[in-house]
Amino acid sequence: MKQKSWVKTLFSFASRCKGKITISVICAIISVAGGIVPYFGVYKIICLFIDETPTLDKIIFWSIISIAGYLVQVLFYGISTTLSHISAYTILESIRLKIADKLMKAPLGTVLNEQIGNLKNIIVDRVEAIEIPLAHAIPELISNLLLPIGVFIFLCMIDWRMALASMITIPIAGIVLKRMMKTFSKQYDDYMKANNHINSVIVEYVEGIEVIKAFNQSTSSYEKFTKSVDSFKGYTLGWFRSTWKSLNFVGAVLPSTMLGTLPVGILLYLNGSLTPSEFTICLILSMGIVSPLMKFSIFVNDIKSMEYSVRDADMLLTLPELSIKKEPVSFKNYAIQLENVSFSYGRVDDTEEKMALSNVDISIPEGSFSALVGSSGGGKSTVARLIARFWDVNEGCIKIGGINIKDIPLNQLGNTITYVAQDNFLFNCSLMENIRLGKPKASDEEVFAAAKAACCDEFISKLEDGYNTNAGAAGKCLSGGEKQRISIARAILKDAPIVILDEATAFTDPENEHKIQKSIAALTKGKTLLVIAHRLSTIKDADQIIVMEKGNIVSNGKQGELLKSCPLYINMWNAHINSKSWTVSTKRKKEA
Ligand SMILES: Nc1ncnc2c1ncn2[C@@H]1O[C@H](COP(=O)(O)OP(=O)(O)OP(=O)(O)O)[C@@H](O)[C@H]1O
Repeated sequence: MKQKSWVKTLFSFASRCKGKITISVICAIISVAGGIVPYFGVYKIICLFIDETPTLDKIIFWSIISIAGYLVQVLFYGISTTLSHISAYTILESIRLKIADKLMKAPLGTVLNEQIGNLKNIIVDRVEAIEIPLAHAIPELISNLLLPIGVFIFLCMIDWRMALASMITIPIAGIVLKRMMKTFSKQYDDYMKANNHINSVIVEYVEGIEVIKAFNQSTSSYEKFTKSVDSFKGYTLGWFRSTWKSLNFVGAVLPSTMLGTLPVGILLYLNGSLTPSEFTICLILSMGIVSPLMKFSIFVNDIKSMEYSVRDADMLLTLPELSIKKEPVSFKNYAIQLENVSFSYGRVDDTEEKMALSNVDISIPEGSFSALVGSSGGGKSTVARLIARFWDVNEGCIKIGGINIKDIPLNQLGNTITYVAQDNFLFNCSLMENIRLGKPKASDEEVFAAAKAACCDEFISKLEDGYNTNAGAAGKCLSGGEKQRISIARAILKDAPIVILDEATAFTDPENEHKIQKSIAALTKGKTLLVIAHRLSTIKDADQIIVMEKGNIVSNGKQGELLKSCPLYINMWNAHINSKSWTVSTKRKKEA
């Protein structure tokens, strides 16, 4: 398939600043025109001294013209740069907003499967890397390209042979540059791969620092880190070594235009076809041709980096989206129905596609309490995630109140379901705002009431800044159970008719468990409740317990029925009872 042009992608974000970009280009052109005027002024002054009789009036006149040209150049360059910076930041903003929007519309699972380091790298660093070339490209590319062209035309008007002579170093440097550039794309590609690798290894190192410390792996012994830092250094130095000779050669030869203009100029002067003033100005002008061209070459790297950044951003922007309906639906009830649902997370490398769920039928009546239990990897979390539409099912359908969830607008579905996960993410804002996320328009009193119902009020009040304590700072001094109660308070405030609860396996000390159970009771009163259960004692009174194994429903019923008919549940229950008695007997032995 033909790859989409990255320039097209980039400028598709420029619709909000088309006018500014156009004015920036016009100003850059005026600035270049202004930049040529001083050359012309100096030429005229030289002519006055060599060919004519210089008068103060004429010298002042051409000096003023030169200064005016220079001022025009500076002023319009400034306007062009300002506008190009505004445009660049507008484009950056558009790209970031579009990516954020895309992450909301893409299946959550796809987003979560991306490495956080990689996402952060693209949204923050890569997109930022577009700014410098983009903001500088318009004024500087135009001036660095147009100025030499303008000077060349001016040289041609004085003497075309001198104009050609001034170009002598360009083909010589060009041949060397071309040879060097042959491998540039490949080398840049490898450089970006090495860069991405070191980025992800560093993020992994920082994220996993607790484990690394626990297993006493310092930077020197954490082999992956050391290897990737070493290989990145090796790669960049190798690339530098392979190019420095060519780069130095080009840097030395390209500006030496006098290699051409001096001998040709002397010859033309000697045979009388070039006046001394023309000779002098040609020497000056020829020097003005190459220095902008050298600056132009700096952009080659910047533009390549911009291309990579845009392609990376585009990779996120082209993630598949969930089909989204806009028309809100009206629910008759909040019963949940899974009809013949099959689902696979997809292939990992060349492995055979593994079904996480196969032909699953579940019926959860409105206002009932259902529990999913079963062996690890049985598909319990998958059922919960599919109901919340983190992914779309491969086959079958999921209905709420008889309506296929694909026909429910995503924000309406979000308002209908509260999903309380095991890991309770707190945002870097006050505890008050963290709870208020459940209902952004909630009054302070409503937040306090939810916090009380979730048994958070007591420990929050003990914090120095109470509800205004920043959750980022507080997160470090809150226990796992306290964090979970804050997210339950958030869910209580949301007051959605369906609650899906991934029961935490941790935080099982009796006091905390009692408080969490109390807060869960407040959250789930009168709701359609689905619990992914890890402790069977908490779900023994459920209206139905759904037992899952290897992506299938093994059995379904009340605890009493399952204890008579379902061997897997009986085993699980016995294991649960044994673990309880084991805990009790161990405690007793310790106390004795
Ligand atoms: N994000 C994912 N990508 C690929 N495969 C996954 C993903 N999440 C789960 N799976 C696979 O899908 C199957 C069902 O997993 P699921 O998490 O639903 O099981 P579970 O019953 O909730 O297990 P547990 O009790 O251990 O949490 C497992 O084989 C698992 O390896």
